[in-house]
Amino acid sequence: VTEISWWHAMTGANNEVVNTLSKEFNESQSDYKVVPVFKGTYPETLNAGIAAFRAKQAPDIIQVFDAGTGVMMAAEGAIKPVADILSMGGAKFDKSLYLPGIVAYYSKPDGTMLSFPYNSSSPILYYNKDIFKKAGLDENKPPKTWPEVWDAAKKIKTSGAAKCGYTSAWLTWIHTENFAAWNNLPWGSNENGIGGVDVELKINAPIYVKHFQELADLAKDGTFRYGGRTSEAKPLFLSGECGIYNDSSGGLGDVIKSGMNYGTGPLPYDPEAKDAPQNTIPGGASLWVFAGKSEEQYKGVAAFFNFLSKTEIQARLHQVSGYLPVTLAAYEETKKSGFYDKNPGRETPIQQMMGKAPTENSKGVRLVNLPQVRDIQNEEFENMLSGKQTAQQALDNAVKRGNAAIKQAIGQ
Ligand SMILES: O=P(O)(O)OC[C@H](O)CO
Repeated sequence: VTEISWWHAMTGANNEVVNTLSKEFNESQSDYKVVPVFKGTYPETLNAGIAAFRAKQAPDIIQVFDAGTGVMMAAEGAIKPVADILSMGGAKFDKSLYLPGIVAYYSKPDGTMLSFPYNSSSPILYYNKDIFKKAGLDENKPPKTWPEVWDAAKKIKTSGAAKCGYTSAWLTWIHTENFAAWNNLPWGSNENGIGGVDVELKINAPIYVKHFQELADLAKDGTFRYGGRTSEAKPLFLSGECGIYNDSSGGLGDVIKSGMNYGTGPLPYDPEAKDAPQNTIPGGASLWVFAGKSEEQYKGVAAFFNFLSKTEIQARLHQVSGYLPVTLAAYEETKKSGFYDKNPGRETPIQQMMGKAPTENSKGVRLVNLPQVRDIQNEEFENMLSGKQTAQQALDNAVKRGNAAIKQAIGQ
């Protein structure tokens, strides 16, 4: 039996999905054994993968978050394109079978698909219906715009329905990158890095400053509570401490498991942005395969990716986790089965991403060092939320330091 190692960053309900899929694949044949290993948060998993590659101990498969896409693309020679691997396994790779926005995001400009889009997501709004009722809010009406979110959060706090009104995972991914795309605003020059590596950040424009100052003001009395840089805010929502929560659609598995009386809604937009809502950009992660492995290992990886692409597997992955179906067939199958009629809101993440043709502001965000640039932003946001600086200062610093880091990373 050839072992295939798979490093990943999935916790809770999504970790169970990883283990179940690996087990099912292993039981479906006797040549290969996929061995999943949890390596920490997304940034930690990426760092572990880079260190292991340098030490010539890279795993076969590594799950890399959206932000690491540019890092992996720049690491030529370190990775083997997934399109090549799939054809090595005997299956002809046909990209028209996959959701177009997602394939484009994980492909080279010439169209070669580089990584396998295992878990693609779109950010949505979650709210606790019991807390809404207690606060005198309509439990069937999730707030649609940011001012509506702030108002609902204040009502939750002042009525005593919960200790905190609002919390959010991923301030970078949701409140800058998707905020930009959804409101059709530039996040950076050069189509946010999709058009070229030389990018100047634009996230200190007045509309971002207004948004972040609102968050900073709401943080003062705890109406907004910050959880952390990735998904650390999730327990604040699951425990009932906060009534409204923004997270990836892939956060749904844990919300369902918690048994809470929850509702969901689309990602809120800014009513002052004239084209909003536009479309969201793909988040989540994809599976990359390291170079330098044996042919037998690549055949095993191909067999596993073919297994993951099966319609029934994709449809189930989408339905239990909230991540997007990667193939069009799985999307069609889910529609036909009546799943979306029975589970209102579950099609929202797909519609948000595919509903409108992307503009130059909303194809995606790509930098050769986006994890580093996100960390710079997070440091500035944290200094803002603890009262050390205003939103204007935080965003000006994030742009200045971010631009310098980008220039350095591309050797300018
Ligand atoms: O929670 P995920 O897996 O959808 O990932 C969210 C962000 O895209 C990570 O950068």
